[in-house]
Amino acid sequence: MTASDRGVLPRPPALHRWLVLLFVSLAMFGNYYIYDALNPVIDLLREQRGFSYRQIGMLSTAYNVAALLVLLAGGYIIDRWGTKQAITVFAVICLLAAALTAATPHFETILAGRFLLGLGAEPLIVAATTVLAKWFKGKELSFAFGINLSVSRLGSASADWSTSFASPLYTNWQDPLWLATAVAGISVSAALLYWMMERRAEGRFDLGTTGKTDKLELKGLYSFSASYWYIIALCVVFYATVFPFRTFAIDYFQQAHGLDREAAGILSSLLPVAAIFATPLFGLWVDRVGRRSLFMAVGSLVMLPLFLMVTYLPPGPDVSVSIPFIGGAQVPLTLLLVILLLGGVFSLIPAVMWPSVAYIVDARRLGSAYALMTFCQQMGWAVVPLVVGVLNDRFQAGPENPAGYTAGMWFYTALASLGLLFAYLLWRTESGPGGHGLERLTIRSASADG
Ligand SMILES: C[C@H](NC(=O)[C@@H](N)CCCCN)C(=O)O
Repeated sequence: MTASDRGVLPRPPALHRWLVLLFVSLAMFGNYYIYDALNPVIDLLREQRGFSYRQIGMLSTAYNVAALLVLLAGGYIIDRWGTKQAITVFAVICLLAAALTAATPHFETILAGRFLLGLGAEPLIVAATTVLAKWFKGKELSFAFGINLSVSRLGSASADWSTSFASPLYTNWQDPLWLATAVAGISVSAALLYWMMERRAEGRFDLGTTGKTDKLELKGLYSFSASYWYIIALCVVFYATVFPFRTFAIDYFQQAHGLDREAAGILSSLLPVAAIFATPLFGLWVDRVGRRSLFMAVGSLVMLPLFLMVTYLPPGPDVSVSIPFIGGAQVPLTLLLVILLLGGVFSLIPAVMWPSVAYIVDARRLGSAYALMTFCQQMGWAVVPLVVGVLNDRFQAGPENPAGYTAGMWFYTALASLGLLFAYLLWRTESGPGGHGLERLTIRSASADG
């Protein structure tokens, strides 16, 4: 579309926008499913393939290393190819990655599969965000982002639930990963449907321009404020704690707490399930009351004792948890409480943290600010699974020695305490004269300001 078409053509009608949201969200559903499909087969990879925890950690890290490489070019590729090609190509890469991960029993091939997944999955997220910005700008953009993230989390939860609805597959490590490959087919189909929609819309509707996509521009980083860097630091330690904990959680519940795979899967799924519902609600709440840095500090404080609670507190009585259409399980009360609290934190902090950047960074540099944030997030997230894997091996963690997992839990706790420190520093800065309005600005104050 030429610049002169804009303003002449109408904006896309609501039905088209919601169909776009449906297709993009389905693509993201598959993306998150494939990533999390590895978690429930960790015990099988250890038993049937003899993998160490360090090797499991390397499978996780390979994804991040690839993501770090591709994120440097992700925005450029999307700008050059256009969103419809980019989203489809990245979805196809995810499909190939899922197939490669399932195809052979060799560690190197599985590692290559996870590396390839990092090359496809992270830029697919950037492309999906760009598509939403294109179609929803000036409309229900935040709501569309929220729905998209909730459907993505449903993908994570579904991978955990596969231990119940696809339990016959879990006699070997490979079949659940072939199922993930089939789910990747949903992503590719959804991306192709989006391609057709965008092609039909070209020349009929004004899809606007999204400006520059999230390119990483290193020049001028020094001019970001202290508040921005505190948010980056919190983002790094927060995701470096939660994502690796999720990677190992099903195996940990099985080995250290004696849960069977179905129960461990259902328990682990409560983390993304809580986030599906609570993230948009926290977003709405914070938009009304402000206090963003205080909320991040409270979330960090709640997270601090959780890893020590699962380690040292008695398990308590078993309670029933049931997920409609999936199944039910008996799980120890302490584990249930910890996962629900972590689910609350996993909803609160992302709901507040990502939008907060928009308040403290100039709009013209928002793309670079988010790209840098994702880049730093990947670096922290790359290191931690490896460290936890090495600690689990070093302390011979396993069903005969549940205490072997304790060092890893202390490591998560150390990261969580750093998170609390950064959140506190952010709150202190934002409560003073150098604040950017994170504490103050609400929907009401914004409309009063005109
Ligand atoms: C919004 C945020 N997304 C990310 O952090 C992505 N860079 C990586 C997600 C990968 C999930 N398997 C989130 O999910 O909170």
